[in-house]
Amino acid sequence: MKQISAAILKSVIQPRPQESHKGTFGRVLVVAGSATYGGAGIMSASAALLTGAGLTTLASDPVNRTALHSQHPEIMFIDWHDDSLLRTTLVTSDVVVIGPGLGVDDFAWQLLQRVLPQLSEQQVVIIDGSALTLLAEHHEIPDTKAQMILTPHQEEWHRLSQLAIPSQSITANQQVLQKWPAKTILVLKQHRTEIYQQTDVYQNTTGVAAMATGGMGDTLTGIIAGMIAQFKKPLPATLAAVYLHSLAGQELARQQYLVLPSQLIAMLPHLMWQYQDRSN
Ligand SMILES: NC(=O)C1=CN([C@@H]2O[C@H](COP(=O)(O)OP(=O)(O)OC[C@H]3O[C@@H](n4cnc5c(N)ncnc54)[C@H](O)[C@@H]3O)[C@@H](O)[C@H]2O)[C@@H](O)CC1
Ligand SMILES: Nc1ncnc2c1ncn2[C@@H]1O[C@H](COP(=O)(O)OP(=O)(O)O)[C@@H](O)[C@H]1O
Ligand SMILES: [Mg+2]
Repeated sequence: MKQISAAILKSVIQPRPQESHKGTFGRVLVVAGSATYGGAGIMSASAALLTGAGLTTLASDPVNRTALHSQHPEIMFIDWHDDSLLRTTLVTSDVVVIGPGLGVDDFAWQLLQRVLPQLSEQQVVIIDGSALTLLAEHHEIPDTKAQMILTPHQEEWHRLSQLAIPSQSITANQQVLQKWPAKTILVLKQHRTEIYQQTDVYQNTTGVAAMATGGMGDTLTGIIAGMIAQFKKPLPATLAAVYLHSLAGQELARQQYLVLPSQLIAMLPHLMWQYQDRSN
């Protein structure tokens, strides 16, 4: 198992080319946030925005529109009942997040089944939260051509893999992952998060208990999306996102007993500036 260090940030986070525009830095679509869990969608989309995605859209229950725009008017909003607008936005997105606060009702399951098959090989989809619980309930590996990144916490992985938490060893996790398409990345969230792709296994070295607050994983999905939208290569971008997320939590916890996801999100542009590649 390889340990992730701060070097991953320097290798992934490049200075922005001056000859550029918002399209240069990628389009992220976040499909998340039911009427009950609206904050999850807002945190995921806000994290993508502040990680630097060029264009970010949230598709969510319409009750969340005003709350989103009171915080970040930069993020576009789609009512997730609007099939035709959702389809148009899906096909033009580089990275799609689906699942944070989606809920597990029939509508959520139908939405998940509509979105995943519409994605192409060029796209990346980050599957999190309720979407993972739904896939576990229906015993399904998704029907999608997009590269998948799964971001379960240990209980969500238990549901999906049938491995109880004490049985989630490296070998057992790799065996389960073999049933998924070859390029699938597993981000198994815990105190020291593990990242799997085929025979590669990485372990995060940052992160503190002050981060154990609802919404912290929703936030990570947006950071992964923002990193991939800009820096493309999914595996290094995911490793950098996991490290950056926990580094931000750790930095804030130097002077705070607990850390809120919204505080962590606000810190991202500063840490990216500090840790970017300065060799050129
Ligand atoms: N403000 C919001 O809108 C929030 C929405 N959320 C959404 O709520 C839905 C349900 O997710 P939850 O994760 O709360 O509920 P789940 O029922 O899926 O899982 C939570 C349970 O798993 C257990 N667990 C075991 N190991 C764990 C680990 N390493 N990390 C975390 N939990 C572990 C915990 O004891 C906890 O009771 C998801 O769609 C999620 O995205 C949550 O993120 C909370 C905040
Ligand atoms: N004690 C801890 N130490 C380090 N990181 C933690 C700790 N508790 C939670 N985290 C991090 O916070 C995130 C929690 O994700 P998740 O449980 O999906 O949250 P939510 O669904 O509430 O948004 C993960 O990235 C996890 O690694
Ligand atoms: Mg979660």
